[in-house]
Amino acid sequence: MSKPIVAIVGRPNVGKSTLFNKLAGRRISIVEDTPGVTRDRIYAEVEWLNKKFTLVDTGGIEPESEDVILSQMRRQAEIAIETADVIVFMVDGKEGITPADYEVANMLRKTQKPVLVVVNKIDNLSLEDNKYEFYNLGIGDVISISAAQGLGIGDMLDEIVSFFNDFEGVAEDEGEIKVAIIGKPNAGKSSLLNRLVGEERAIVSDIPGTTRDSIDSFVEIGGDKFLFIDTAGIRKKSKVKEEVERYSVLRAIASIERADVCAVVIDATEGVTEQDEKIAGLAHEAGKGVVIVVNKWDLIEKETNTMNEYSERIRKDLSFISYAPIVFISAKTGQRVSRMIELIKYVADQHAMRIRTGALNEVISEAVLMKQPPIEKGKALKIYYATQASTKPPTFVLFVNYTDIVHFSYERYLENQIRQHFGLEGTPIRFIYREKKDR
Ligand SMILES: Nc1nc2c(ncn2[C@@H]2O[C@H](COP(=O)(O)OP(=O)(O)OP(=O)(O)O)[C@@H](O)[C@H]2O)c(=O)[nH]1
Ligand SMILES: Nc1nc2c(ncn2[C@@H]2O[C@H](COP(=O)(O)OP(=O)(O)OP(=O)(O)O)[C@@H](O)[C@H]2O)c(=O)[nH]1
Repeated sequence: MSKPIVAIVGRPNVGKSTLFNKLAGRRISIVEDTPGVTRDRIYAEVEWLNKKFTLVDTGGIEPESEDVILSQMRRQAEIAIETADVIVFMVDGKEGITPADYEVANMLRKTQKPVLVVVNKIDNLSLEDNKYEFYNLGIGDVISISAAQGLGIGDMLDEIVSFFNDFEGVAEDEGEIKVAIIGKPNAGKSSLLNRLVGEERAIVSDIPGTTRDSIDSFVEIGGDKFLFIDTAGIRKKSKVKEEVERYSVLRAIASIERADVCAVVIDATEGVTEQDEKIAGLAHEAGKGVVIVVNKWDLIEKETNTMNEYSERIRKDLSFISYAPIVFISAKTGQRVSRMIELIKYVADQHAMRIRTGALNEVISEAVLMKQPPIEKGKALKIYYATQASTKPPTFVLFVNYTDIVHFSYERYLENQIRQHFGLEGTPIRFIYREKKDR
């Protein structure tokens, strides 16, 4: 099952950031050369009772007036309803219910999704009774916490993860390749999806997503089944640039989670922008297969070397996904769209690849022979044994003498050696180190 998404909605100042910071303490470490992604506090990976989920913060813009707050709250709630599996509605237990709270409650009441009302700033027992008035909102369970004091957080997490069981049983996997078409606004995602769905007569159905209010499209192409995860832009457009970008990132996170392969759509007329880097970085970090799709190629003036030069520039700008194939398409004319599909299929296979332990160890021993690990902290790294622990993405466990002296550049070297032998094109690969005691 894909990782559930939990969205926090709430007025400014109710304490969303405070809670976020409390929970985000144990963020999964980020590959250091992935740009952009880490610095924004838009989402965090949280684990509780062995259950992992992605927490997203739908707020974040400083509003000046009461009606701006209201319109923003509406949008936050919309986003949460569209993208989340569980919605946490945070309110201020010191201030009590406000008109904006009622407004949001009215919206959230219409969703089928579980909503948990979290009353914050209940810093001590004498304030506990403040929570009862929030039952008047008429949505879901009400639970009190103090984000600042760290009170009630465990109970809140218990409640949140208890909702996950509701959709754990949903059978999403029918052997189809799950594809997220992601990219910044206006890159041509909908056009591409329409072409894919429109051209092929073999669509099974447009079914509303089983766990989210999204529309997924099943398409059968040349005997292969694809599920294109709905990535339509947030329906109502905002004029605030930061807001547009924030929501497109949230949107991407939601679809990436469910995908095997991400088609990162770049607008050829604009080249790689910072937001493209960010979105590609999300796919990389999530361990998904990636195909870089340069769209609107019909609009580019071409000379003999245009495509190569363009590729080189992309390789520079998106160096952290150097493993991803690039394809130049036009969603408008259909040029190379079928090539793109072939690549997606190919990358999906690579992403799911299992390498035999014997072959893996041969390649690693050979790599070590050709180039010894550097001495770190006066110690020499020894790699005893390696095995593939999981697929999607391929993840290798290396048994070593000391886990704290594995140097980033040596890991890079091993990664390259493995790729040279086994391909693994289009997929990130991961290493886990285990210390072997009997040195
Ligand atoms: N007493 C008390 N104060 C809190 C608690 N949690 C947060 N605060 C305070 O409430 C204020 C707002 O907290 P933030 O976490 O910034 O609120 P926010 O909802 O993220 O606000 P925006 O970023 O504007 O959306 C800060 O002064 C916090 O110190 C709490 O549990 N108890
Ligand atoms: N010339 C040309 N125009 C394209 C192509 N693909 C999309 N467009 C145009 O680019 C604009 C944006 O396309 P959309 O498909 O709406 O882009 P999107 O990425 O879904 O945008 P959001 O919904 O905002 O995220 C539209 O005017 C399309 O007609 C293409 O391959 N060539």
